[in-house]
Order: sequence, then C-alpha cells, then structure tokens
Amino acid sequence: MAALSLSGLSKFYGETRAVEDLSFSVREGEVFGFLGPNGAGKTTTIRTLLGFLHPTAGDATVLGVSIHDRDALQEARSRIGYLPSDPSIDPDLTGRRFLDEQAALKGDVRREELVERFDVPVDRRVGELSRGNRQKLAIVQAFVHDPSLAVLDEPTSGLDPLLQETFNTFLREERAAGTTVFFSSHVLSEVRKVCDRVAVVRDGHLAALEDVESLLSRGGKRVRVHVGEDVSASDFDIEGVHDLHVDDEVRFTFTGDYDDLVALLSRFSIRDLDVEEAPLEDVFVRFYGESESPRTDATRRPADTGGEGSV
Ligand SMILES: Nc1ncnc2c1ncn2[C@@H]1O[C@H](COP(=O)(O)OP(=O)(O)OP(=O)(O)O)[C@@H](O)[C@H]1O
Repeated sequence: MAALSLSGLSKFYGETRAVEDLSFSVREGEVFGFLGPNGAGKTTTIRTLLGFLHPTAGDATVLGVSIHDRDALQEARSRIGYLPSDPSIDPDLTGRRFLDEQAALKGDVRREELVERFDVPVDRRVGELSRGNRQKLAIVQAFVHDPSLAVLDEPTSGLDPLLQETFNTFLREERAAGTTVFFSSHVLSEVRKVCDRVAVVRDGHLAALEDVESLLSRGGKRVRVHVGEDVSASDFDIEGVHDLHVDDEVRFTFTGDYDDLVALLSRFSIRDLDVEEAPLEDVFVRFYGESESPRTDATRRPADTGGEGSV
C-alpha cells in the first residue's frame, strides 16, 4: 500500500488555481521530497491531504484512507505527524505544557528522547523562544507519538546549519526505522541530502517526478572562478558549460563531465573558486522553461479551511 497516493488532485481558491491534477504516490518507508518554488502549491497540497482543505476535484488516499472519508481520515491522523509551515503555538504556554496538550491528543511515547535529541528548552514560554527553538519544539510535536507517516511543510526553516544536519540525520534514522516522510521544500540542496525521490511542483502542476540523483545530475553546478590570466568566452567553450559570463570573474553553470571541468580549470592560475549546486530556479528554467507569470500573495485570502487542529 502506498503511504500517500494522489489522483488528479486539484484545489482552487475561487478563481485562483493553487494545484491542478496532481497524481503521484509515496511508497511506504521512503523519504519523499515535495519540491517547488514559493507559491507553487506545496502547502495547499499538504493541507488538502490532511483534510484541512476540501479538494476542488480529484482524490487522494493517506495511509490507505480517502481524503473524502472525513471520519476515517480523522482516525488516520493519530498515525500521522504534521509539521505546519508556520506552526502557531500559544506563546503563553511553556514548551512542556504544549507537549502535555499534544500528549493528551495523540500520545507521547517518544517525548523524552526527542526533547533531549533536539535540546528543546521546554521550561521556557513559547513566546520567548527563538525561531529555531520554536521550530525544534514543532518538530518534536510532529514525531512525539511515533507516527508511521510524517508530513513536514518546510521543516528546516529557522534551523541553523548545525541543526539542519541534526535534523537530516534524524530523518535518515526515521527512514531506517520504516517511517514514511513527506517533506516539502523550495531548496534542492536540502532535499538532496535526505530524500529518495522528489516530486517537483510548479505553478500548481507536477513538473517532474524522479529520484534525487537523476534530478541533481541534470541540475548541474554553478561555477564562479577568478583567474590570474586574461580570458575570453572561447576559453571556456567545452561541453556542459551554460550561461557563461566573463568579466572580472568567470561564471557559468556546468552540467558536463567533472574531469573535463578540472582539466579546463587546471590551465589557469586560480585566484578564487566557488562551485555550488545550481539553484532550483535555474534547474527549472533549463528543463521546464520559464514559469508562467508569477502569482503574487496579494491574491491570498483566508478561504475554506476546515480548521487546522493538531494531528
Ligand atoms: N487561502 C488562500 N486564498 C487564496 N489563494 C491562496 C490561499 N492560499 C494560497 N493561495 C494561493 O495558492 C497558490 C499556492 O500557494 P501555496 O501556499 O500552496 O504554495 P507553496 O508552494 O506552499 O508556497 P510557499 O513555499 O511560499 O509556502 C499561491 O498562488 C497562493 O497565493
């Protein structure tokens, strides 16, 4: 049985299309990335899957339960951990009190272990916590009842790089323990570290569904190099060089063979060099063309939410 399965799922807010005709499945036990730029429709999809929004068309199953079956979905939520993109926790509660409330709703078999693991200052009021500490508390609540499916909406926002690494290690362990993780992000470099497969959503449509390695190999690297010699564009005319700019420094995206790149660079005296993953937007533009005209959040308004209770 798939942990999640979407079939022609669409959600419109009035005239505004958030997502349209999404179909894909997440296998049990995989860490699945749901990747897309801001406004692509990730949060809407997640909230529709969890029953907080009513789909405009299509169906989906979550742990085998149709999202149209409200009672069964409600029951299934006890096996789901949900981390919202913007967790709103009563600022007057201490972390401990908040977790007590969560425990009453869904249990807390993993509370001690997780509080210690993420080093959450549970005796302080939530309103006094830094963004990172609030996010750690929200992560703990998502896993506290040992769910079989974790649905995480931009889980690493607010975490510093060290904590992101802690979180990534934690996710890998969850996968080894058999938990299914559905993980939204707009950062390819983040998703690549933990996910097996990714669905790429763009302008509300599924643009790609592939394993991470294949997406990355097509994405390429962004190279910025400063050399001692005078150079021109023709010096960098090798296979795999795209979007070349030559001025004080040389910048390009590279999708070719790394040995060729190293051989090319070895001809110059390198003063400075940066090689980083191509940003997601570049990958999109190269493989899927320009985006439709961007929709602004000016169109965002409170709509038919079914109330975002704890899961
Ligand atoms: N309540 C709403 N009413 C009207 N339009 C909305 C509402 N919520 C979202 N939208 C619109 O639906 C589209 C998808 O938004 P959504 O928040 O699902 O995207 P996202 O991929 O999660 O974005 P982000 O990464 O910025 O959170 C956007 O155009 C957004 O403006």
